[in-house]
Parts: sequence; structure tokens; C-alpha cells
Amino acid sequence: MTIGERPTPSRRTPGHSSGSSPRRAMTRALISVYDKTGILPLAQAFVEAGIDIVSSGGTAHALRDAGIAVTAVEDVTGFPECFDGRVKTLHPLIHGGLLADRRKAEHVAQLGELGIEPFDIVVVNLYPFADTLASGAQVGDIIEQIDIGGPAMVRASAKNHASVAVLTSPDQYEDAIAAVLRGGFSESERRVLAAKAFAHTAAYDAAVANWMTGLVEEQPSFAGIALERTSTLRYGENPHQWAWLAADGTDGVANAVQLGGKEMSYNNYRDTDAAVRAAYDHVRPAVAIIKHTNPCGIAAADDIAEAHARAHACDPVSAYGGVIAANRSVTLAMAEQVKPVFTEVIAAPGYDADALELLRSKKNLRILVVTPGRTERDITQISGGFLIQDRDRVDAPGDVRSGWSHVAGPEADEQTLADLEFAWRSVRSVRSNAVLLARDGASVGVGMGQVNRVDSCRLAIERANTLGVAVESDVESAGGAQAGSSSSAERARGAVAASDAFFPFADGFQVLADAGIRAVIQPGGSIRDADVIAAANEAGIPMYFTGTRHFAH
Ligand SMILES: NC(=O)c1ncn([C@@H]2O[C@H](COP(=O)(O)O)[C@@H](O)[C@H]2O)c1NC=O
Repeated sequence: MTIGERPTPSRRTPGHSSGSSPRRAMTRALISVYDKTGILPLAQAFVEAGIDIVSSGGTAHALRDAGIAVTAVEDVTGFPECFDGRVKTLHPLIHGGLLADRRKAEHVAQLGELGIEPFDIVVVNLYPFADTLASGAQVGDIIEQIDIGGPAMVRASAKNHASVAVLTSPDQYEDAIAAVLRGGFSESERRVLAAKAFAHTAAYDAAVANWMTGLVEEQPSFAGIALERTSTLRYGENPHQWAWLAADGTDGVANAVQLGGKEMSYNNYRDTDAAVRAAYDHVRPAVAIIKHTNPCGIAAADDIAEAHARAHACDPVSAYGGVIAANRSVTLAMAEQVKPVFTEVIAAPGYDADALELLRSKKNLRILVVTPGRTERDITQISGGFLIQDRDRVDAPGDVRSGWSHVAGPEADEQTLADLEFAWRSVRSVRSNAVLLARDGASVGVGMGQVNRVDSCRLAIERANTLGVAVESDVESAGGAQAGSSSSAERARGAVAASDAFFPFADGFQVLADAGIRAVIQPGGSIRDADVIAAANEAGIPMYFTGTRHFAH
């Protein structure tokens, strides 16, 4: 057939099917799929049901190779696929057959006048744009994987779902085979398929638009969000709230692999996300124990079990029912420490086999393998719109100590600087107003979520002095009692303090100084910095400004 030549009129007249009847009998299918998975059984079901198949190049080859009779799109249009496949199905003899509304007599008449045969079912899946992008391909190769003809067919069929059923994923084939063999899809089934089809092309276009916006704008003016429900949760934050999860199939907490325990709840997801983030704010082996998205203990050590013991010792009362995250594989020693404590979730990049076996003996403990995802932006819904911001990072914009300045008191020694760095990395994960006390790479008192900073200081000290216990290694080095048994009425004394934002007055600092804090780190930037610096000089306490703030509302 030469270019532009009209194909021979078909043996069937347009509008042959059951018109407006709910279950539309099917006689003609269009198949154009990149992913050929499962296409043969579906096509065989079409043949069995007496449905003629029209297919684009590669799909037609695959079907013919399996002995299935197919008419090539080129033979329908009289036009060859061209421009490296950029134009295959974009032709009125295809799109007319997808879009003619067979409930309308004039459309049916026009189909006949134009020699266009309608399609009853369309099977399309799209070029793998997201996978190509994830593979690190060059811009030119990514552009070639932006499907144009596929979405056009999907959208046309979905719009015309009164007449056409549309499938966009091999997951749908099994149900489709059953429907085809029982005589077609009902109107409501076609509408469900159409809704899925539009959601599919919307998500596809959002991915393309996000990528291309990122190419041309450092600070994007567009963010396409396509959320597909991957599981329905039992309920939301409270039992009267409906909730679901949209996991994007990559990494992070939403895509965690669960190795044991009950189903994850909405609150479990949020706490686990906070816990994983807090643990990975540290470079050394670290553990964060989270309740209600706030840490009740964070510690870093040479060994993950030691980090867990120290995190737990910060506040064993609150650790009950908590969520634990580690930034290294869980060892048997850590699992043995976790076992006696009622814990909702444990998340880690992996588990030693013996540790996993032990943890699995706690039937209700949700055990997650989490590969931390790098979330670039936080998106929050407010009434009438959304707020979008870059995600706060503890190492932004560079090495965590690089922007620090020593502003008061004597210079801190290396051990104190290391504790200040630990406290600064840790206070990022505390809800504002946040004050975190630390010693030897472990939090010892956390003041969180207060509406003024002086209360956060008081709370951090009170909680350090009432809730914390000594860990075994500390007790041993002091020649003292057993782990967990010695409460420390003066745990705040000699600890360092980090404040997530500046002290607006000297009063908060004074509370810390009076409790025996040995050094303070804070962003600085208050109009009363001079008062705070004077108080630190007066108390002889080293104070450092970071120049960055870590509010978390
Ligand atoms: N341009 C077109 O006319 C066109 N028509 C269909 N496609 C895509 O081509 C793929 C199938 O190609 P093939 O049957 O040649 O293997 C499908 O992913 C389909 O979405 C097209 N390709 C991209 O835009």
C-alpha cells in the first residue's frame, strides 16, 4: 500500500455492536504495547471471542510470531510508521475509530462515509519514561521515551468509554479476559477502566512535566503530584479518619519491606519516617527512638547495639510503645536489648539472621527493612493551597561544623565539640521549640514542642534529671550498679545543649547555665544576641553560633 492510499472498506459496517446496551459486544481491538507481558493470552482470548486485532509494528510482530492473526496499523491507515516510531498510530483512521460516539446516529453515519471502522477495546501501555529517567540516561534518550501516540490513544478511548473499553496495564488482563469471554464490558466497567486510564496518563504527564521543569528551572514553578493508592490503611491518625498510602515504588519508608508483625498504621508510618530521618541525620552508627514524631532518645556510637542502649537510656519510660530506627544493620546484641521493650516498629537497612529470628519471636513487632529515600521537598496542604519547601537537612549547605562561630566563653575542647555536633545533628528532628541535651554521643534530655524557648529549656533539664538512666558502659566505668537501675538526678549537669533557633532573651540560656550545662550551640541571630553572649561569658560557658536554624513545626 502506498502513502495516502485509502484502505479497502471493511467487511463490517460501523456501529455493528450493541449501541447503548450496557454490555457492549466487541468485534475489533487495537493493541499497541511497549511491555508485551501477558499480551499473548489476552490476544488469544480476543481471537476466541471473534474479535479482530489491529496492532502497531512491534506488537503486530510479537502476535504474529505467536500465530495470532493481526492487521497492521499501517495497513489500516495506508501510511507507514515513520520518524523512528514517533508517528505510528496518530491517524484519523485510528483516532476516528477511537473517538466516534456510537450512541449518536450522525457519528455512526460519518464512520461509514469516511470508511472508518470503530474499535471496541484498546490495549496500550506506554514507553518506560520513569525507568529511563531512573537509569541515568542522557536527555536525548529520555526525550525519545516520552510516549505521544500511546497517551493519545488512551485518552481518546477513555473519553469515549461509552463505546470503548481501555486497558493500560498487564495487571488488568486477567479480569479483561473474563469480561471478553462473557461477552464484553458493562458501561460501569468501562467507566472504571476510563478513570484508571486518565489517572495513568495524568501520572505519566506529571513525571514528564516534573523532569522537564527541573531541566529548565533550578527552583521549579511546577510540581505535578500523582498519588496512586497502593494500600488502604485501617484508619488515619484517629479511627474516624479514612486513610490510605500512596507508595511510589522506589525506596523510603512507604516502600519498606516488612519482615514481621502487624499491618503498619498511619501513625506508624509517620513515626517511622521521623525515626529513619533522625537516625540518618548521623554519620556514625545511630539509633533514634520516636514517639509522636518526637525523639525520646537518639544516640550515635561505634556499635549499633551501644547506640541503641544509649538512645533507650535517655527516656526508657517514653520508649515504651516507641518506634526504633537504626542506620546500620541490627545485630543480635541490639535485638536482645529491644526484645524486652514493647515496641511498635523497628526499621533498619538490614538484620543479622539471628537478630531477625529473635525479633520475629515478638509477634506484634513490625519489622521493616528500609532503604532511606532522599526526599527533596516537603509538601504540606493548607486551606486553599499547598506549601512547598526544600527539605531541611542537617548538613545543609555543607559540612555541619563549617559555618560555626565561637561567640562566648572559652573555646570548647574536641570532646565537647563532638558532643555539640551530635546535639546539633539531633535537635533537627525535635519539634520546635526544641532544646536537646547530650553527652558522649547520646541525648540525655529533650525539651520539645513548647510555645516558648524557656519552657523547652526547663523541660529538657527536668526530663534529663528525672527520666534518664545510666547505661551499662557508663556504670561500669564509674564502678557502679547495673544498667537501667541507676537513675541520675543530675544528668543535665555537664551535658551540652543545642537549641533549634536563637534564644530571644537570655532567660532560656540562664536556665541551662543554672542546671550546669557545659556548652551551648544555637543559630544566633536574635536582636538580643549580645545579652545571651554576655550571660554565657559571665557563666564561663562556651557558646557557638551555627548561622542556620532547624525549626520543625
Ligand atoms: N507515536 C505514535 O503514533 C505511537 N503510537 C503508539 N505508540 C507507542 O508504541 C508502543 C508500541 O509500539 P510497538 O507496537 O511498535 O512495539 C506503545 O508503547 C505505544 O504507546 C507510539 N509511540 C510514541 O509516541
